[in-house]
Parts: sequence; structure tokens; C-alpha cells
Amino acid sequence: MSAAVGVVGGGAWGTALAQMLASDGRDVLLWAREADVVEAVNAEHRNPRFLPGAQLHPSIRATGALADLAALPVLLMVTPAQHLGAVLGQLSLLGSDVVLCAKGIEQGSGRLMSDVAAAAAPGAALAVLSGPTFAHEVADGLPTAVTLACTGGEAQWARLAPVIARPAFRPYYSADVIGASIGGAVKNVLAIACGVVEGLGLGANARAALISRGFAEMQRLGLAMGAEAETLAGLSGLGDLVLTCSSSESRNFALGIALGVEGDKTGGAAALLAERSTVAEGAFTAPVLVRVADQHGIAMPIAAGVAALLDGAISPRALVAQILARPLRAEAPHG
Ligand SMILES: NC(=O)C1=CN([C@@H]2O[C@H](COP(=O)(O)OP(=O)(O)OC[C@H]3O[C@@H](n4cnc5c(N)ncnc54)[C@H](O)[C@@H]3O)[C@@H](O)[C@H]2O)C=CC1
Ligand SMILES: O=C(CO)COP(=O)(O)O
Repeated sequence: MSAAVGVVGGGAWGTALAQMLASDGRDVLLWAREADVVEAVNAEHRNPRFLPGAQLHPSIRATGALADLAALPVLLMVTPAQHLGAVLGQLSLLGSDVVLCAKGIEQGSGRLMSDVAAAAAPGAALAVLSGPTFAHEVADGLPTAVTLACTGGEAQWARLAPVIARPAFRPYYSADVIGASIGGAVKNVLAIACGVVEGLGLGANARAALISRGFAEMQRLGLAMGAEAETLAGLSGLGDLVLTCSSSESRNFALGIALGVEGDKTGGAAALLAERSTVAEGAFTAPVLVRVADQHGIAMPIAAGVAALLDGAISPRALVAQILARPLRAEAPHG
């Protein structure tokens, strides 16, 4: 019998990944922070708080004690980005494979998830799993492909691929941990911008333009930080950007729509964020992304606009006018 896989984080994505891993009967131990989630998973095989509607496999067991997972050989870290360091630091891991699944940049430090994890768990072998993956679709067993970027190269991939791959869940190998970390963080911020375009009713042309120009921002920053162009153009970069900018299933896109419908109003983000019970990572990443881009001398006008909008410094309509009034320039990233 294969060893159980540990999933740290019982939100929508952690629960969906647990469901996917358990689809062949494998034992999965899920750490959830909320006692009601632990109780519902164990007693009813459901997670009504974060993944309503999904009937979970009985081989998923939940616990509220992190220590129960510390000895497992493979752990998927699925807490929100701002909590990764604190939760991972409590695990005291030695030698486990740790797969990072959160998408964001740490606010205080400006670090990518891979750097946060390397500091919090120096004994772990790190990998990044990222791509176009709405939790409900993965939980339903719909076909999905992701990038699995391994710090331990092909030897780590050989260990992890059989644990993570399923007939409808295809990881693709990469050695580019930086690229896989950046794509998911940046696309969440750009999805808020795309939602604003949708909320303002600016049309499909504007959305496609924003995806393309947003991708140019992702590329500029990614290349400056050491990512590979192919990774940024792949599942964890462009693939996830397109998904998240196309559907109100995305919490980031939906947040942008809610902002956009406010039109000329400034400062609406605070109330929208306060009433959320699920995470829209782009709201946390936007300000620190702008800071990191500045440090690298990279212009990211769309990301900066989202940060200003969230901060209450500009209205949605004024932001669009500001972006449209930028000087004409060459299209290529370095043009
Ligand atoms: N939902 C999705 O479709 C996908 C989500 N992700 C990423 O997965 C990460 C987790 O997102 P979801 O599972 O969707 O979250 P969620 O919005 O469904 O649930 C919130 C999660 O935050 C946790 N949390 C709140 N405060 C915490 C704290 N102080 N310490 C530790 N955990 C805390 C809750 O326990 C819960 O697990 C995010 O980085 C997200 O970008 C990635 C791919 C798909
Ligand atoms: O990362 C995701 C899809 O790949 C989920 O997007 P949201 O966090 O915007 O819902």
C-alpha cells in the first residue's frame, strides 16, 4: 500500500487536490485549520464551507493537528500565500518532498513562495505545482494539466509524478521553479484588472488586449527575475492567465467585476474585501508585486493600476482612462 499523501490546507484548492489524489483510492491526510471542516470531512466526506457540493472520497481523512503530517514523505502545501511561511515553519520537515500550491508573493518580504518555503523548511525538497486549475473542476475529475517545477530536477520528478499524476490530472515537468512561482502570482493581479474591464462593460477586444499586455508585464518581470520564457508562456503562466481572466468562477476576476460595476466610485475595494470568506490572492499580491517590479526596474502599469484601485487611490473608470492615455510604444517586451 502506498504511503498517504499529506495536504496542508482545507480550502477549496486543498480539498480539490485531496479529492484528485484520492481518486485511485490512495490515503490522503488533510490538515484543515477550521474544526468544522475537519469534522465535516471525517463525518460526512464533505467540505461545505470551502468546496460545497463535492462528495469526497472516504480515503480522505482530516486532522486539525499539523504534527500528524510531519512524517509523511510527500506534502502538498495549499494554505494561502501569506500564511505559507508560518504554517510550514511549524512542521520541522526533514527530507520530505514539499509541493507548493499557493499563488502569491509574501507581502512583507517580497519573496516568491519557493523562497518563503526554502527559508521556512530548509530540510525539504521543494517543488511548485501551478497551472489553470479551478478547484471545482479538479474535484469533479475534469481533465486538467499543470506545471510541476522541481528544485530536485528529474530525480524529484521521478518520485513525484507517479504520486501526483492521475488519468485526468497531467503534470508537466519543469526545472524552472522561479517561472512557475511568478506566473500564478502575477495572473491573479491581472485577473482583477480583467474583471474590472468586464464590470465596466468594455467588451471582448479590451479583455483580449488586457490579457496580452498583462502577459507582457508578466514576461518582463519574470525574465528580470530569472524565469524562463517557455515557462511563462506555458500552463503556469499564460495558461492560467487566460483561464483566470475568462470566468467569474475565478475569485480574482469576480472581485474585479464587483469593482468595475462601481464605475466612478473610489475606495470600494475595502468593503468588498472585508466581506470575503474565501481568498482573492491578487488583492494581497498587487501592492508587493508593484514594489518587487520597482526593485527590478520593470514597468507594470496594469498591476500598478490594480494596486492603486485596491488602495482607493483611483476609480475603475479613471484607471482605464489612465491606461488608455499611456504613450504609444513598441509592442515587444523590450521594445
Ligand atoms: N481555489 C482554486 O481554484 C485554486 C486556488 N489556488 C491557490 O490555493 C491557495 C489556497 O486557496 P483556496 O484553497 O482556494 O482557499 P479558500 O479561499 O478556499 O479558503 C481559504 C483558506 O485559507 C485558510 N486560512 C485562512 N487563514 C489562515 C491562516 N491564518 N493560516 C493558514 N491558513 C489560513 C483557510 O483555512 C482555508 O483553507 C491560494 O494561494 C490560491 O491562489 C490555486 C489553484 C486553484
Ligand atoms: O488559480 C486559480 C485557477 O488556476 C483560481 O483562481 P482564483 O483564485 O481567482 O479563483
